[in-house]
Order: sequence, then C-alpha cells, then structure tokens
Amino acid sequence: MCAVRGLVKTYPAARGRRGTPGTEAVRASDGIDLDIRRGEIFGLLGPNGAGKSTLVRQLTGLLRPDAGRIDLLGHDLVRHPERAARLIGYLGQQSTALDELTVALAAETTGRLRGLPLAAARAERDAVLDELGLAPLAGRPLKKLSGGQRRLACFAAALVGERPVLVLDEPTTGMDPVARRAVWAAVDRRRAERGTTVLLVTHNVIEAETVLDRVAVLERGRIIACGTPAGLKELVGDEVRVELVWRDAPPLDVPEVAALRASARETGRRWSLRLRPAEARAAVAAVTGGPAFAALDDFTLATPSLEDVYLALGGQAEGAGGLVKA
Ligand SMILES: Nc1ncnc2c1ncn2[C@@H]1O[C@H](COP(=O)(O)OP(=O)(O)OP(=O)(O)O)[C@@H](O)[C@H]1O
Repeated sequence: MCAVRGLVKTYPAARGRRGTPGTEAVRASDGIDLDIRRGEIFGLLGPNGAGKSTLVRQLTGLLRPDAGRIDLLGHDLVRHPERAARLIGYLGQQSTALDELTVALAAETTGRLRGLPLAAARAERDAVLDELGLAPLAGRPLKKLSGGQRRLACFAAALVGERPVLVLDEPTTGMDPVARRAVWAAVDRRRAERGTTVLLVTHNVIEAETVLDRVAVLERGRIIACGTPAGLKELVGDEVRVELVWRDAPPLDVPEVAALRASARETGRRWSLRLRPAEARAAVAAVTGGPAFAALDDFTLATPSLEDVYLALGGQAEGAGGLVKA
C-alpha cells in the first residue's frame, strides 16, 4: 500500500548573517524504510525535531527527498510528487490558505478542488460539519475562530472529497476533549466504513494508543522501533510502572525512598518509576508500610503504556536498530 525505502533528506547548512550564528546541515531523514498497510491507522511518534514532519512532507509530495523511494498505491511519488494530492487528504501543522474563508466555504472549496461537482461538495460539506459538531460555526471565517476550532475546521476540510489515504500531522493540537473525541471517532469511522488508511503524527502517546494499529518511533531521522502497541510494550518487558505522589517534599530521610529516587522520573510532586515486578512490590511495601506513608498522597501500579515505551526508547536511541519489530 505504502512502501518507503532508503529515504534520505538533508537540510543544507546555512551561513550566519549579521552576528547570528549559522546552522549545521541536518539529516532529517536518515535512511528510512517503512511499510504501511491498507486500512490501518499507523502512528508516527517521536520527540521534537525527530523528523516526523519532514517524512510526512516527502510522503505528501511537498518536499523532494535526496535519495530513496516512496511508492503509494502503485505510484512512484518521488518521480511524480504531483500525484500525491489525488491520493492523500493531508492536514499539515500550519494553517493554510483556507484561513480567509468561512468554515463552510473551506470545506466546500476543498471538495471542489478535489474534483467533486458542486452539489456533491455541498452535501459532503454538510455531512462532515454535522459529524464534527461544526455546523454552528459554519458561517464564521477560520481566522475568527479559536485555535482548536480552526484546527477542527481544517480537519473537516481535509475529509471532504474522500481520499484513500489520510495524513494527519498533530490533528488534535489545541483541541478540547470533545473535539478530540470527534476527530478520533471520524478517523475510526472512515477506516471501518471505507477502508481509509491513516498516517497519524502525534506527540500525544496516551491519546493515540487507543486508535493506533501500528506505530513507528522516529528519532534523529531514523526509525528506532516499529510494531503494534502491544508488541512495542513487550520491548519494555514485564516492567511495572509505579507512580508515587508526595503530599509535600519526598521524605528523603527514609533510606528506601532515597534509594528509589535514583530511578524515578520527577515531575513536581510526582515520581514515575519503571521497575521489575519484585522491585515494584518492595517499593510499594516500603512507601506504604513505614514512616514514608504519612508523606504519601497517592500511588498507582500499572502495566507499561506506549508512553513508557516511548520514554524508554528515547533514552537509548543510539544503535537501537535491533529493537525494530515487524
Ligand atoms: N526548512 C528547514 N531547514 C533546515 N532545517 C530544518 C527545516 N525543517 C526542519 N528542519 C530540521 O530538521 C529536523 C527535523 O525537523 P521536523 O520538523 O521534521 O521534526 P518533527 O519531528 O516534525 O518535530 P516536531 O515534533 O517539533 O514537529 C530538525 O532538526 C529541524 O530543526
């Protein structure tokens, strides 16, 4: 369905001007191989600057790779980047030329640009705006909407004039929970009813976990892991996640607590630890049985999430090629 082979893209170095320092060349795609199957929701995860948007812009024909192949539904998109527009509904990170239009006209215009006759474009427009709860905002120009509303309107436009592939770069940025749910439901419905293939770029690992069939983790232009969410979770083994929330400062005078700190990720009063089951039991016994208990506000034990995988892989990007799973 979509095969990427040996994709390389380097942004050239820029010389500094008027006292500002120059920038070094960045190899934003560093030999990427990827296969996306028909009808799956495929997630692309990775930290800021990992090269997700660069990869997506090459897949959508907006950026020319230095080397490598991209085949989408039998089309060679490196040789014929203009064909991408006929195959892919793309929601990029930046807002678009649609900003001057009303929500309704943005959706209708997208449908017309994609070759729908007027009546069909209007019918699809109305259906999509209803589906996403945007009908009350239909007459409002995009530039007069809030950030989350505008994003939802751009998503709506991307759905009109159906394409076999949807590429969504951080679609839910800035959206409230109701809008987010509407986006995931719309994505899921298109996959279930029309077999649409979806490539989803996201930072929001927890949110994405529920909708993704497979995931690739990108770092510094390379894919360091690829598999189903369940398969990737096996990579962090049988580790258990322990979350401790302290009422105030952690009681570091308790030796067991002081010892745990070394392996804890601290966020304010919260400590997150990934431990072997026996270690987790010992940690919970130590903090709930002894003098530390008075200082404890809350604790949870959980099996690893995709976020744990992401964090675990992120820390060992160098030479982690062996982690790639089919
Ligand atoms: N036009 C450009 N010119 C030079 N360097 C660029 C350009 N666009 C991106 N880069 C660099 O290429 C690397 C990959 O950037 P990219 O935008 O693809 O990352 P990303 O994974 O999408 O990040 P984010 O999650 O922040 O959107 C980064 O180091 C970035 O600084």
